[in-house]
Amino acid sequence: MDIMTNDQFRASPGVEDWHPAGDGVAAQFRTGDFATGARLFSAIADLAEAANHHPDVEVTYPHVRVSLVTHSAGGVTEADAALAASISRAAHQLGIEAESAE
Ligand SMILES: C[C@H](O)[C@H](O)[C@H]1CNC2=NC(N)=NC(=O)C2=N1
Repeated sequence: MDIMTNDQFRASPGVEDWHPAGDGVAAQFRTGDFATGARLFSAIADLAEAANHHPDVEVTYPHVRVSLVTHSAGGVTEADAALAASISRAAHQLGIEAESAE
């Protein structure tokens, strides 16, 4: 799978929550409490398994931080853009908004 440029990634639908981070992209979601973070993580896990494409996820009390890269390509690909959009959609459906990472 071909690596996308940052502009190509930003042109993908539904990735407004996401920003470049190292070789990949990342988003931080303001969950407000750990139980909500666990629910978001569970939704992310289901999406990742369905896509066979897996993010790194950090669950803390107020936030869930997600980073995505296609390990086999060493950069951001369409698989990351698609999963990023589906993670954002799942977060929004849970009433969870993204924030800029501190
Ligand atoms: C064998 C399995 O399909 C591969 O290891 C998949 C699993 N999930 C993956 N996730 C991510 N982020 N990048 C990959 O290259 C990748 N490869």
